[in-house]
Amino acid sequence: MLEILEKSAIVAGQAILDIYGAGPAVIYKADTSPVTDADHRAEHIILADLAAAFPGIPVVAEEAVAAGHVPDIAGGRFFLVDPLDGTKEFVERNSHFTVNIGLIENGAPTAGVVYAPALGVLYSAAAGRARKAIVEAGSVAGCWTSIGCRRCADRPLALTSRWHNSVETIAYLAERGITDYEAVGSSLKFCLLAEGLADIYPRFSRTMEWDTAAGDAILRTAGGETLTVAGKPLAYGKRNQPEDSDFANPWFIARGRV
Ligand SMILES: Nc1ncnc2c1ncn2[C@@H]1O[C@H](COP(=O)(O)O)[C@@H](OP(=O)(O)O)[C@H]1O
Ligand SMILES: [Mg+2]
Repeated sequence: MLEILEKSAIVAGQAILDIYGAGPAVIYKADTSPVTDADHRAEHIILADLAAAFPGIPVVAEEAVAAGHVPDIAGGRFFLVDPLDGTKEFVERNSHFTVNIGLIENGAPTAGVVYAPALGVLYSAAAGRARKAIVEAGSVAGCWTSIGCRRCADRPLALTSRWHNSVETIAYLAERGITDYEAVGSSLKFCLLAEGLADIYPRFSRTMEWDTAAGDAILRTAGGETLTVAGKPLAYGKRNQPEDSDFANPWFIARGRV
């Protein structure tokens, strides 16, 4: 399965880069977040690939949900797709934007692919193995590298959102005496934790399940964890529960090895 997801993310990423080069048309959704022709084009590619390869697995995709298309996920196994996470970064021409495909099984992210097309970096994870590769000219160049979280450094490095940081996040870091932090866009934050390049990513502002599923799968496979403020693993497919009207995540703390 993973190779199909990786290939689809690379092709979607190429379509995004074509639009990036040409200058995207931007419109704003009801929640004031931006969406571009690149989001739609990339999602179209991924949905076609998933439907062809895995016709029995429902897909929850950001733009389809925005258009009112929500599949039945009661079976407990489904894909979460964010075709272009970090749309604000993309619009502002910062390279921190990613293509995300995550697999959820019984509420947990078990496989995922995150591709940063402007950086040419692909991360993926499944079946206990997390890895990274460089992508050139539409395919993996050279060898895959296995990745894993580091044990928390004496002076931990935190990651925060570039556009959606919050006073609660800053207070959380201050309370723990964490003074080193870096602002990074999109799901790349999970991947940097998974690579052992940072220690903690507290997210005390809004995210959706498709923003986090793929990166979270990579982080967990690499030895890290994503916990709610109550200390429980972040759960997916919450729309199944009556109190959850959409696919919004609660606040969470993602981290490497403690
Ligand atoms: N006020 C806001 N406006 C837009 N997106 C927001 C938002 N608050 C949170 N988000 C979410 O934050 C994601 C980007 O993550 P980050 O802040 O870590 O870069 C967005 O994903 P999209 O870019 O796919 O819409 C979106 O789902
Ligand atoms: Mg997103």
